Formats: sequence, C-alpha cells, structure tokens
Amino acid sequence: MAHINTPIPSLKLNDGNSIPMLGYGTGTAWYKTGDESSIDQACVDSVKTAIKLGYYHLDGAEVYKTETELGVAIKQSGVTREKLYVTTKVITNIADIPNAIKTSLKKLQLDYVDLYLIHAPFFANTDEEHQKAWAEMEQVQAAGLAKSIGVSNYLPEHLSAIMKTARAPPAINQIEFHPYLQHPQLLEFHKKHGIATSAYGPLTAVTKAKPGPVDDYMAALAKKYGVSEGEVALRWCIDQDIVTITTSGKEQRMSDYLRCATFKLTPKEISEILKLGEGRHFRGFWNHKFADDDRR
Ligand SMILES: NC(=O)c1ccc[n+]([C@@H]2O[C@H](COP(=O)([O-])OP(=O)(O)OC[C@H]3O[C@@H](n4cnc5c(N)ncnc54)[C@H](O)[C@@H]3O)[C@@H](O)[C@H]2O)c1
Ligand SMILES: OCCc1c[nH]c2ccccc12
Repeated sequence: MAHINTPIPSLKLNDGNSIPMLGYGTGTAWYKTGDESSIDQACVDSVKTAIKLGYYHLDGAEVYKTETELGVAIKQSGVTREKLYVTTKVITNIADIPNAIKTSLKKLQLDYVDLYLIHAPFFANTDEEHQKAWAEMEQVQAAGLAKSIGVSNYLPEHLSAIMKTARAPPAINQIEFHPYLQHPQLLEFHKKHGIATSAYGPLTAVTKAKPGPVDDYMAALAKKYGVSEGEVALRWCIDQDIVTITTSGKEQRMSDYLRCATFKLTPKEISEILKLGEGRHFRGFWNHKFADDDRR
C-alpha cells in the first residue's frame, strides 16, 4: 500500500497547542454495543493500519468502549507518544470528570490525552450544571492529564453558559459537519470566540445522503484533482480550517483519504459547495436531540 508522503496540516488552538487537521475515529464503525471487556481485534488492527499509513490523530470516547483497543494499537504501533495526537471524550461518567479521565487513561495506557472533550451537552439542564462540568475539565487540564480541553455537539447557548465562568473558551467544538449540515451561526460564534471547529460525519454527502445537489459538482472536482469524492469532501472541511475526523475499516480507503493532503480547493470551489449544499438538510446523528436547531 503506497504511503502518502504529504504531511497532514495542523491547526493552532486558542491554548497554543496544535492539532492535526485529519483524524481517525474509533466510533461509528467500531462502536461496541455490548460487553466492553472483550477486545475487538479488527479495531486494534485497523487503528494500527491507520497509524502505519500516517493518521497520527486518533479520536476516541469512553462511550465507544474502544479505548482499550486504541491503547493496545498505540502500544503496538511502535510510534512514539509525542508523535501521536489522542482525543477521548466523557459522557457516561460526566458526574465525576477527574475520575472519568483516570479510567480512560488507564484503558488507553497513557499518562495524558492531547484533547479531552465533553461528548454532548445533554447531561445538563442548567447553566450551573454546565459550569460545574467545565470547571472539572479545567481541573483535569491543570493536572496535566489533558493538554487541551473542549466540547462536542454544543450549540451557542451551551457554549455561552460555560464561558460565563470559564478561564478560557473551549479549544474546540466537535460537531456533525458536511455540505448538508453547515451550522453557519454556530461557526460564526466559534470564530468570534476563537473556538476551533471539528467535523465528524465529513463524508456524509458522498456516503449517506446521495442523491443530492452537490453530487455532480463533487464528481467534477474529484475528476479535476484526480481523487475520489471522499477526498474532496474531506478537503472541503480542511480548507475551511475545520479539523476533520473520518474512519474506515478498509486499508485502501484509509490510504486514499490521505490524498486529501495533496491538493487544495479554490475559494470559489469551497463556496460553490457551500451554496449547492445549503439548500438541503441532512443530519446523520442526533436527530432526536437537535430538531429545529439544525440550521444554527
Ligand atoms: N462527537 C460525536 O458525537 C461524534 C459522532 C459521530 C462520530 N464521531 C467521531 O467521528 C468519527 C468519524 O465519523 P463518521 O464515521 O460519521 O465519519 P465519515 O463521514 O468520515 O464516515 C465514515 C464512515 O463511512 C464509511 N465509508 C467511508 N468511505 C465510504 C465509501 N466510499 N462508501 C461507503 N461508506 C464509506 C466508513 O466505513 C465509516 O463507517 C467516528 O469514528 C468518531 O470517532 C463523533
Ligand atoms: O460520538 C458518537 C455519537 C454517540 C454515540 N453514543 C453517544 C452517547 C453520548 C454522546 C455521543 C454519542
């Protein structure tokens, strides 16, 4: 399998740390619904393949029940800790975040994660509950157990609640993002407060939501750049300074998707996809939770 030599670009976060702009996820395809104690060897092998190919940013979560697999793969990869960028997220044990990170680190066989995220805002009903959780995230960071701290699936009202008492805005908000879910108001809020955006589900327009209004244009761009539509979808996020999280169990696809580092879309191409996509709405995750909020 050819190794793509073009380096993945990085983005500087508001805390001074840098994050690689393409990450390999251990949710979706790898999410365990049953018992966590048995090791999913296919997941371990795929993470090792991803690392071997050059995915040094790895995205996990306690709720995926794959932190152990991620830890084993990291250990067996032979790649030094400093070269890797490891994210995990808290939601199941949100009531005691300092303890939750210790449990996650043990499974990951790590001393620290590069990024620790609150997985979703739905555990809290009041500003005070949001603020208490965020204060515990700050405690985890101060203890050196997470280099950067952030959130996921937050809307402006959730971000505003924690920012009333936070020492600094979250470094990043990981959200579903693709041409059919563009969140213009949320992205504007992020920009105003120096919060980076990360995209999950970046391939949605080309994998889950066809047929759709971006299809022909994405196909033409894929032809122009000699890549697949998947790489165009990933590059479209990266070219908007969005940290992009994808995944696959197929080595060929993992390898192909790294080609998104080898070309750049023009500003006109980026805005054309925005324009074609904004007429359609498609949410792959969390339908029941966001409902009318989707266009924000
Ligand atoms: N924070 C959150 O709430 C949240 C939610 C969802 C995902 N995530 C993270 O983001 C990662 C990526 O999310 P995603 O899987 O939605 O991203 P994605 O849009 O990149 O889709 C990847 C999925 O599509 C499949 N796929 C890839 N190429 C394909 C092709 N050409 N044809 C058909 N199927 C193809 C893969 O097997 C994989 O299951 C997850 O693993 C997880 O780590 C986070
Ligand atoms: O990140 C994947 C989305 C997801 C699946 N199960 C969850 C439980 C809580 C928060 C997010 C998720």
